[in-house]
Amino acid sequence: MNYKSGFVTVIGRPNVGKSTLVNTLIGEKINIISPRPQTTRNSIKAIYTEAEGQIIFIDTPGIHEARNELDKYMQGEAYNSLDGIDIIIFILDGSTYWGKNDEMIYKQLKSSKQDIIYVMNKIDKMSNKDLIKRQKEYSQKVGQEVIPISALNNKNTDTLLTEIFNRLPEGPQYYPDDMITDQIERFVFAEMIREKIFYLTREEVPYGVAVLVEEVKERDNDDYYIRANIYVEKKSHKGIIIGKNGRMLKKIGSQARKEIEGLMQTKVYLDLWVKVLKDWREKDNLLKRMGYK
Ligand SMILES: Nc1nc2c(ncn2[C@@H]2O[C@H](COP(=O)(O)OP(=O)(O)OP(=O)(O)O)[C@@H](O)[C@H]2O)c(=O)[nH]1
Repeated sequence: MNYKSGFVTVIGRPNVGKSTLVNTLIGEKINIISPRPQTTRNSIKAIYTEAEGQIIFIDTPGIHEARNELDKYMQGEAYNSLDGIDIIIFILDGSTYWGKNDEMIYKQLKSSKQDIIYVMNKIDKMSNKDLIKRQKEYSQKVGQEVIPISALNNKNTDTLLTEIFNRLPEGPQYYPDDMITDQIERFVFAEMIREKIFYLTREEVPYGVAVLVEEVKERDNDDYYIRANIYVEKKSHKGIIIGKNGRMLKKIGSQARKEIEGLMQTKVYLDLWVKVLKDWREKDNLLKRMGYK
């Protein structure tokens, strides 16, 4: 069997579940998911590898009518991400109706040369009857089969994967097996923060600390906003890391920030949060996300 690979972008209006789908397929929580729309600002790569081939996902911001510059920027990001793409996955929300934003994206995409796979998400929120009805309605609208899935419950996503592999061209393995994202810098930032904690706190505290960078955002003025969680195993450790009047956390933050700024050659805003997570060392998922596995 020949190895297949290619770039797949996931498009759809805000809040339809684009990030959730990519995360479910990759099996990790890479992108920021929130119940508020427009949490995804930049296109993010996530990499799915199996024996048959490799899919590189580009997550895009939700497309809707532009109301301001940021909206326009995000739209640009979404449409730009179509260059060099093999397949477009257009996500529709089955639990609502075909809206004007769906229509707008549909019209834009119709003229694109890429293969489009239509997906109807959130079927876990629908009755069987509605599912059949809406699937038919959407299929008629787009003139081809629409795949019903629940990204949240990982339902029927294997059908989607099969469909993607059916359409992907033969190609090389672009990234190593165990790489799930190209966002290596997150790991480096986390290590820089952890190192400061290591030097500035004492006794058993540093060994029970894990740092996870949750968000990296390049802002309009070219500086970076970085949000990281510092996980500790005990409440008393949280107190030590925060320090009297927050002094210790400020010190950790300012030292780490300077180092990250040196690396990025730009101004950085570092937003640190301390959280107690008992037995984080036993939590498989967390360890994986931190690159320990
Ligand atoms: N019930 C249900 N909820 C879902 C499903 N997929 C996503 N959601 C929820 O829908 C909300 C939006 O999900 P996201 O994955 O952030 O949506 P998105 O399309 O990436 O949103 P933007 O980044 O704003 O464009 C979250 O509250 C998800 O939990 C699904 O299959 N079923």
